[in-house]
Amino acid sequence: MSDFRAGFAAFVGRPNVGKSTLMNALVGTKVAITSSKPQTTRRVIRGIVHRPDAQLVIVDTPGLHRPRTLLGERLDSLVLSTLSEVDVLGFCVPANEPIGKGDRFIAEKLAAVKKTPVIAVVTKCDLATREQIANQLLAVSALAEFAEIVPVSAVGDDQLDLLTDLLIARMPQSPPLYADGELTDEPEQVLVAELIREAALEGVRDELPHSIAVVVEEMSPREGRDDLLDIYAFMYVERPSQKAIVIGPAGARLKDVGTRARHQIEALLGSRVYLDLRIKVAKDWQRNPKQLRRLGFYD
Ligand SMILES: Nc1nc2c(ncn2[C@@H]2O[C@H](COP(=O)(O)OP(=O)(O)OP(=O)(O)O)[C@@H](O)[C@H]2O)c(=O)[nH]1
Repeated sequence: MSDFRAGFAAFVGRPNVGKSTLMNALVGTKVAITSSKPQTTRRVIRGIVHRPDAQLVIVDTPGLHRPRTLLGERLDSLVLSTLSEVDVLGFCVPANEPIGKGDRFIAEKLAAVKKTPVIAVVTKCDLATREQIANQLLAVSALAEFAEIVPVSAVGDDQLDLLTDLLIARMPQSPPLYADGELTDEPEQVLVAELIREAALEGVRDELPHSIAVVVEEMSPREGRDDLLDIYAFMYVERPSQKAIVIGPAGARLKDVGTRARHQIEALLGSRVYLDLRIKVAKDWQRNPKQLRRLGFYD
């Protein structure tokens, strides 16, 4: 057992570079929430890779970005404290987009976290030509000193084993940190809330993603039944006009969101689900510390 390694890794990178997708692919199940809209991951979600010789706990961080609202500032402090608590960092840059200001900003932040080794991960290689990938590897290596640089594709399952090996090589010798077979230690209610939020985000206007928060108030088995869960959830929006968008004509959109979320939740929990989903307007919740605490964003 003395050769066993266990520890924590975090992926950072600007929004939409593929961090959640990569983590899901490494862990092999859907634990973090992905969407084609940027900045959908708001919580630190861990996925766990179990191997006979090692255990890798992956902490998924929100897209690091410059603070605009109070919510943004809180996200950034969350990200920065995560960075110094893990054993290795994966800095994600997509193969198919030029390196920009955002990437440089993050590379600078990472260079400041001296005690944690950083592996640069060039993501989405299935979307780039060989030449583009080669050029991106060069450009990334010019950004900062990295412990390693690896090109991967989460979609094509390319080089993911190599990335896992490199991450595990940076873990300390330690007994396993979590029970075998455990995939995530996020409370189920948080995962359920994220699935509802993901369903609500699909197909809505671009300004809405940052204005929706979901809280699961109660989750319990229906009395006298062991095959049905009752879930009561609130979806918060910032303005009455947003409420109208989310509900849709004659409630059609909300009904659709509820159905899609319910299917996802049933797949996650392996149980039939009754979902009671209500919408509330919490005015400017992103700028209001009291509301933020209520919605689960602690200081
Ligand atoms: N073709 C391809 N698409 C990818 C790959 N990885 C991610 N994507 C897509 O890129 C988009 C963003 O991926 P996410 O995993 O949500 O990105 P993220 O960095 O976690 O984004 P935030 O949560 O906003 O920080 C999604 O539409 C993914 O399907 C990949 O390896 N190949």
